[in-house]
Amino acid sequence: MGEVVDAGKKEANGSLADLNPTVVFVLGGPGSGKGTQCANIVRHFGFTHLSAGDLLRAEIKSGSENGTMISNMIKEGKIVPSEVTIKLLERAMLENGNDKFLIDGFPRNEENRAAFEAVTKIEPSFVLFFDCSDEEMERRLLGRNQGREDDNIETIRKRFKVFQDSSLPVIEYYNSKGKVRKIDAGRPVEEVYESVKAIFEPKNEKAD
Ligand SMILES: Nc1ncnc2c1ncn2[C@@H]1O[C@H](COP(=O)(O)OP(=O)(O)O)[C@@H](O)[C@H]1O
Ligand SMILES: Nc1ccn([C@@H]2O[C@H](COP(=O)(O)OP(=O)(O)O)[C@@H](O)[C@H]2O)c(=O)n1
Repeated sequence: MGEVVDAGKKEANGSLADLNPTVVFVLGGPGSGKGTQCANIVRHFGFTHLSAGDLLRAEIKSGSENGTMISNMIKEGKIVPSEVTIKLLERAMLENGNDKFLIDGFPRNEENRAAFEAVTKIEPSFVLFFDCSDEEMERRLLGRNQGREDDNIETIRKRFKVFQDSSLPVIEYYNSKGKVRKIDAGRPVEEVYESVKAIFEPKNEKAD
């Protein structure tokens, strides 16, 4: 039987296990260029970009009961409890329906990582790591001009510390499993993208 579906608003049907999506985690310090490069990957390789930070900011705007808590955490550069962020990511994947996702800015700590794995049973195909100096990231964040409440020097310093203390260990974890693709993100956007593209393009294996 045919069902009338409102094409503008997709229903979150099925489960993630049914969808069994390909997931690439995109990690790197604040301002390392994750969002910028994800936009390029989406254009050329058909992934859907899900930014954990964007989903959390949208949740604040939606008037959700968690809005005030999320807003306070972001202003302090702290990491929102995993169950909140994972619910948003799950919902976004199911509503979207694509089977290839770039998950940007997640997992940001060991709790994020372990909870996502336990809840979704999804293992990332690989982890893109944008490696950039604090000086360059600070310059970029102070020039970002998106009106973000956390792009001020006091919160930026806190976010750098959280990245060092909580996020780098997650990258080390995936590195020990051979899953990290590290990119020198301190170069101009186009140069960084050349390196990114090489990772996503199918390899032209040479026969011996
Ligand atoms: N390679 C780059 N060189 C210079 N500026 C960049 C580069 N990549 C991104 N930017 C700029 O730096 C700021 C932060 O980039 P963004 O992609 O938002 O980082 P992230 O998502 O990692 O926080 C933005 O204003 C963006 O335009
Ligand atoms: N997995 C995540 C991702 C972001 N966040 C919050 O959202 C803020 C902004 O993250 P973001 O990924 O949009 O931006 P950047 O800090 O990478 O520039 C973080 O500093 C955290 O407060 C979180 O709590 N958990």
